[in-house]
Amino acid sequence: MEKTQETEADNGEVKVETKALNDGSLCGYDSLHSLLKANLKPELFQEVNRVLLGLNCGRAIDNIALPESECAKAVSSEHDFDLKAFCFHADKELLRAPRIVRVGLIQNSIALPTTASFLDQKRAIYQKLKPIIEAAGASGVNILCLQEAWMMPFAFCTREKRWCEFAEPVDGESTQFLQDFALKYNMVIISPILERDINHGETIWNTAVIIGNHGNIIGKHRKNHIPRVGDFNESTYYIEGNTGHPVFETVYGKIAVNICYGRHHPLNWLAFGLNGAEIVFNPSATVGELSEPMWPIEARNAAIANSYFVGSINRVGTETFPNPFTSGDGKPQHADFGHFYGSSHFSAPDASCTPSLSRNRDGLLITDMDLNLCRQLKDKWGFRMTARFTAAFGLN
Ligand SMILES: NC(=O)NCCC(=O)O
Repeated sequence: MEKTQETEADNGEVKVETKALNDGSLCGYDSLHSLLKANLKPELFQEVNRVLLGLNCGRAIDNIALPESECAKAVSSEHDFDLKAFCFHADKELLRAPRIVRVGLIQNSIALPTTASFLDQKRAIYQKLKPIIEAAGASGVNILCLQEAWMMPFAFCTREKRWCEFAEPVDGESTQFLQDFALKYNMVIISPILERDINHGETIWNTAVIIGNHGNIIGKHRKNHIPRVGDFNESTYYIEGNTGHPVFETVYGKIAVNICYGRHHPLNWLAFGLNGAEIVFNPSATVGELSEPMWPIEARNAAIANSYFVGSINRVGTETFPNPFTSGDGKPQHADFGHFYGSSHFSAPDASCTPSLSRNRDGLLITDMDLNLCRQLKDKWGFRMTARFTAAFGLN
């Protein structure tokens, strides 16, 4: 990572210096959005923003001030996490009331080095997340989604089986930890974990647990597509999920979860849409070198093509493991994946999207969305109506 700085010498000559940065920032800026904002004239930034982020109901995405989250702001300063809040509107309908839900995404780095005891690592992640979840709850978030395998380091690069110890049943410790918040704040929580299915041969899965707003377990979804790319050696630990493409009916709307690498599979997104999802969450763990140019495109395309909202979440930071490993590409062994670049954001069915959370800090993104927008876009573009699924898949 590099930052260029212009300095003017005594003779008036402008010298451009390039300084290497190793903090996960983009040349010293915490996101592409802030880099552009700081470096473009306001009228240019407005045009760039219009094209990059799109327009929602004819105007730039609104920031929202959350009066109830004054305390969230204080908590975010105290615990040093990024806090951003936006709003997607829909057109006013004459026969249907708006269906506005407040949705939150949390991204975070691990709390202790991977050399700490497993128990300490787990407890420290809970301690780290507690104030962020509380801030979401206090801000009136209705549906909250955490990042992929949030309750452990993303150790699947190592291929070492000892990390399996972190796996828990769907009703295990991390679910119990979150159930209290769900109940306290009347909040649906999506909790992506490493699952151990105690009742079926103690098998391991990459699973999202859907916790209802009464603290009940609504269901689970197991990751459909398991990566075998670069250091993502996840198939050493679990295989392709067996839960299909479930859509969960919650009190706030119909939601689904497309876990990480599933975002590269358009048919995966399609199936959640065909099953009626209004918001699809994509809890992820991915690194800059591998996927950053794909990140803002795939989710946004899914939202457009399937007329639903997408919430994309990525981990933050660099996780270094005790023993080096190789990627099977002839390159030298190393002990980390590279930088998880955060950049969590929402995409809407009208092709607009929010600015991202920071590339290098923990964060909470809160966004209000009127779910009426999904049907309005179906009516406008007619993708569902004009699709020719039977012809495309050779079905009768
Ligand atoms: N966790 C995971 O599936 N990562 C794969 C890498 C990617 O899809 O960008």
